[in-house]
Amino acid sequence: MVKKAENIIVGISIGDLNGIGSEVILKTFEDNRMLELCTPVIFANAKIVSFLRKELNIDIAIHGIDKLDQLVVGKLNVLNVWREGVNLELGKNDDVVGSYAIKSFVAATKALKEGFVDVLVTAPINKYNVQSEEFKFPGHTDYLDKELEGDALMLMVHDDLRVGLLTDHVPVNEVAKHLNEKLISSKIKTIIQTLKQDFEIEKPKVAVLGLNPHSGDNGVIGQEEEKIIKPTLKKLFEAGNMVFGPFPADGFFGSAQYEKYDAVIATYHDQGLIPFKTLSFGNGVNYTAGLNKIRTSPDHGTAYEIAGKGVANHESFKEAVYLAIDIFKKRNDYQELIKNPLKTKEKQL
Ligand SMILES: NC(=O)C1=CN([C@@H]2O[C@H](COP(=O)(O)OP(=O)(O)OC[C@H]3O[C@@H](n4cnc5c(N)ncnc54)[C@H](O)[C@@H]3O)[C@@H](O)[C@H]2O)C=CC1
Ligand SMILES: NCC(=O)COP(=O)(O)O
Repeated sequence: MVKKAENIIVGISIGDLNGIGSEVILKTFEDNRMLELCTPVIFANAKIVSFLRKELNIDIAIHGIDKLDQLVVGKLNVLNVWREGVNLELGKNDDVVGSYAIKSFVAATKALKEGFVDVLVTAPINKYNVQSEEFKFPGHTDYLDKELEGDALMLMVHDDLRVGLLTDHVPVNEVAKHLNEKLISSKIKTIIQTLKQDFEIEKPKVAVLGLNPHSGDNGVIGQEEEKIIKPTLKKLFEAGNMVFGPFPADGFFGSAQYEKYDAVIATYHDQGLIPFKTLSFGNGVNYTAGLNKIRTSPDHGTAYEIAGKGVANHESFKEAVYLAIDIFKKRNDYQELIKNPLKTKEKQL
């Protein structure tokens, strides 16, 4: 049964407490209508969140809880993941503060895994100061890939623009050696399934970008397209998938060809994220597709230089909450549909 909107529990990890994460979270839920849409729970500490609320002069009541069964509908719940105080200096890159971002994220992921929250929305972390013996991951995506079922795919979403990545947190000088038939096939299958079950697109059309300038120009500027990408796409196409490319990345975005496809697959992080953020910055969402649970986040980072100034734009965080809820509902509908296709067909007649 599909849950009533306000009962969808949105777990939120606080991110770097010295960054703009708390500001965009609090500004999002300052609008009371957001509390009619879902029941949010921030994984942090109620005193710290109240302190930040006052510092930032944001008008919202905080409801502190010690256990998830104390959640109250219609309130901004804050679960006490730790008790002690944390020295904050907004805008400062601090390893101790980074460790609290991870305490929050790990606790929120556990709650997601165990079904205490329905979806997870993460505020940004600083990928450097979170590193420790216990947490050696370049980002949320990589940790979730290990903790949850499925194969994670970083998918940036803004309206009908969806940009997925073949490689995400991989240094540029290692990208080419990661590209092989197995990876490309598996990522493309993940994106097709995601478009069907999470975005209700029955027969998705996917474009794949080349790695090299001009997509290699038939092997003159690099061999990856000829030797790996083209043969893999051919096999996928012949197996009935609407997969096209590889396209030269610059002209593809410059001439707005992306508008003809349900998703675009870039070969590496910046190839996809530069055009994506140029087209949508401030409203885009980072969705971790391919997993058995739903996680979204805003399209920006910790933005230390504006932390505490009250000028952070919260639209992307709000969009991340909307998208997580939307996908949660669409995925439930899809599961119902495939469970009983006959019943659904009868309903349509
Ligand atoms: N999901 C995550 O946890 C992410 C974390 N990061 C991390 O954030 C840190 C900073 O990364 P940067 O590349 O500098 O990206 P950034 O997104 O933090 O900042 C880029 C520029 O956009 C501005 N900006 C960002 N968000 C804004 C907002 N909501 N309102 C107004 N202006 C905003 C910043 O002031 C800066 O000028 C890094 O440690 C990075 O790893 C970056 C992206 C995602
Ligand atoms: N630029 C998006 C990004 O790298 C975010 O990474 P993650 O922390 O969401 O895995």
